[in-house]
This record gives sequence, C-alpha cells and structure tokens, in this order.
Amino acid sequence: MDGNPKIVVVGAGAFGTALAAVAAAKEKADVTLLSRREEVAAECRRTGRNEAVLPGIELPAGLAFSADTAVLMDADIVLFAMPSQEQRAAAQSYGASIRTDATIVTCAKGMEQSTGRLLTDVLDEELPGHTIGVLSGPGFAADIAKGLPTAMVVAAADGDVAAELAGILSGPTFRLYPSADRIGVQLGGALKNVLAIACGIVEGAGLGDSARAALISRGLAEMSRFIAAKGGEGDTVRGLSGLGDLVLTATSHQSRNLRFGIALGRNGRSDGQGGELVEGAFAASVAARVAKDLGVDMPITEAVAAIIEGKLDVRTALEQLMSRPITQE
Ligand SMILES: NC(=O)C1=CN([C@@H]2O[C@H](COP(=O)(O)OP(=O)(O)OC[C@H]3O[C@@H](n4cnc5c(N)ncnc54)[C@H](OP(=O)(O)O)[C@@H]3O)[C@@H](O)[C@H]2O)C=CC1
Ligand SMILES: O=C(CO)COP(=O)(O)O
Repeated sequence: MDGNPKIVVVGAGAFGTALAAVAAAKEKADVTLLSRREEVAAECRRTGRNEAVLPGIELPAGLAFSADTAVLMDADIVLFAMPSQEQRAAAQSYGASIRTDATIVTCAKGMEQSTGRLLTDVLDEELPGHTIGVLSGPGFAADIAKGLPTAMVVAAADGDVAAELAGILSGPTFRLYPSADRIGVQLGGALKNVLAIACGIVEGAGLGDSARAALISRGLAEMSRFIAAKGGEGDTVRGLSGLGDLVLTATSHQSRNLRFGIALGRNGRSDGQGGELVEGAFAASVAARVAKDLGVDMPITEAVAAIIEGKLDVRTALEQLMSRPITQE
C-alpha cells in the first residue's frame, strides 16, 4: 500500500469506534467510521463522540463519520467490526462497494453459528479475490479509545501483509503484533469468550479463585487442541490472542462474557443476553458441535453450551467435570 492508506471501519459499535479512533489519532491518517444508520453518523459528527457505545470518550478531530457506502470505493483497508453472526450479511451488503484490491480485516471474535465456519472462511467465500485478515487479542474498546496501552494481533495468510497492517494500524498506545496464523488468532478470540463465561459461572456460583485458575489452564488446553485440529499453529494459543485475551476476559468485570457467566452462575440458568452482545453464547454451541465432529475433547466448552441451552444445571456440570478420568496434564 503506497502513500497514505485510506481506512474505513464498518460497524460503529464500541470496538469499531475504538479502532477508528486509534487509527485516526495518527498524523496524516485518513479514517472513516461507517455506520449503517445515518443518525449515528450525524450524532458522532455533531458531538465528536459515540456516546451510546463509548460514553464520555472524545474521538479524534480527524475521524470522519458516514453512513454512505460510497466511502468504501476508495478504501485500501476495510475493518469489519460488526458481530460475528453479522459478518456474512455485512460482506453481502458492502462487498460490491469495496475495491477488489482492498484488504479486509475481520475484527469479530466468533465463528458462524449456522455453518460452524471460521469468519475468514465466510469472508473468503463472500469476498473472493480480497486479502482477508484478522484482528484479535486482549483489549477492551473503552481502554483502546481512551488511549490506555493495549497490544493485540493482526494476522494474514501472508506474513508480509500482516506486518504491513500492523505498521499502519498501530499507534503510540495501540500496538499490533503481526502473525501469519489466521486460524489460531481468530479461534483464540472466539474460544476465550466461552471460557470467560465458564469463569463467570464459577464466580457467580461462588466456587472460588482456585477453580478459576483451573478453568483458565484447562481451558487453554482445550483451545490448543481445537486450534490444532482446525489447522492453526500450536504456539499461537500462548500469545496475545490466546492466553492474553483469555486472562483479560476471564478476570475483568468489563467483560460482557464474564458478566453473562456470573449471572448464569448466580441463577443456575440462562436469562438471555440482556440486550448486550455476548459472543461466547453463540461460540459455545458452535465450538462444541464442531469439536464433536472433529473428535476433539472440549469438556468445558461442552458444559458451557449445555448450560446455556438449558440442558444442564451448574452443579451437575461441575460434578461431571470433576469426575472425569484423571489423565496426564
Ligand atoms: N467491545 C469490545 O471491547 C471488543 C469487541 N470485540 C469484538 O468486536 C465485535 C463487535 O463488538 P462491539 O463493537 O463490542 O459490539 P456493539 O454491540 O457495541 O456494536 C456492534 C455494531 O455492529 C453494527 N452492526 C451489526 N450488524 C451490522 C451489519 N450487518 N452491518 C453493519 N453494521 C452492523 C451495529 O450497528 P447498529 O448500532 O446499527 O445495530 C453496532 O454498531 C464482536 O465480535 C466483539 O467480540 C473485540 C475486542 C474488544
Ligand atoms: O474481547 C474483548 C476484550 O479483549 C471484549 O470482551 P467482551 O466481549 O466479553 O466484553
């Protein structure tokens, strides 16, 4: 990408706004946040904030806001920052407006529930000919947008493309590490949400911090098996998008997945997502299903899926996990 790349972030939610904000804070940046609703773009332009999703946070003066898909026509990099289950629909509605030589980066953490596909596969399928990357790792939108130090990962099949994206999208407070493991990086983000729900259940049910530590390490083993079975690299799970994001989401009450799990643990059953996006509630069932098809052992993920689906109560799930045969770590 020569000169000053034009970046469009599609999806004006918390994460899309935060990513647009850090990218726009750089000198000579050309960044537009594209909302599907004109009233959101107009309100952001008027106030210089996206109060509904990042309350009290001033956005950089240079950041442009639009609801007009024409802004995609000359974009060099397009970040897809809408939820996982919306990535295909977004590709279908925005694809025709995106230049074929533009690089598209999915920033969602999940897998497609109806098909069990990876999000990069969904985008490869819907947007043939484009280079598709993945951005994932530990970082809350509010922290990123406030300029608190954050490190995440950007992956592309071609490591040189990932390095170029990392250079373009990183800023003084936002550090992106490049990776060539698209599979491992995106699955780290999808699966840690399920484990964060499990840690929330443990917290809500008052099972103690030792149980949380056990879940984090046994959960990491599950993630690792799944990533390997899907063709990802073994080391990725130990990095920012695996262990890093798992530790963040499993321990911080900023996490929607953790809070959803806490409510489950307190009530013993699911009362829905309460209007908040809880990616792990989708990922649990799809990961459990795909793991079964692949013959991968994922007892924690299976238990979380069964609890969310109302097929298992928390106490029974715990008894089942604790009575599994003792194996080598
Ligand atoms: N929030 C965070 O801290 C982080 C989030 N992520 C990931 O980012 C993704 C988005 O999360 P987040 O920003 O928090 O979610 P939000 O609920 O804050 O925002 C989702 C946004 O996506 C928009 N949207 C939904 N469907 C479409 C579509 N088809 N086309 C265009 N826009 C669409 C919504 O628009 P509308 O308002 O019109 O409904 C909304 O603005 C998730 O996968 C999440 O895991 C990753 C790291 C950190
Ligand atoms: O992925 C995140 C931080 O890295 C955000 O987590 P939640 O979706 O659980 O809030």
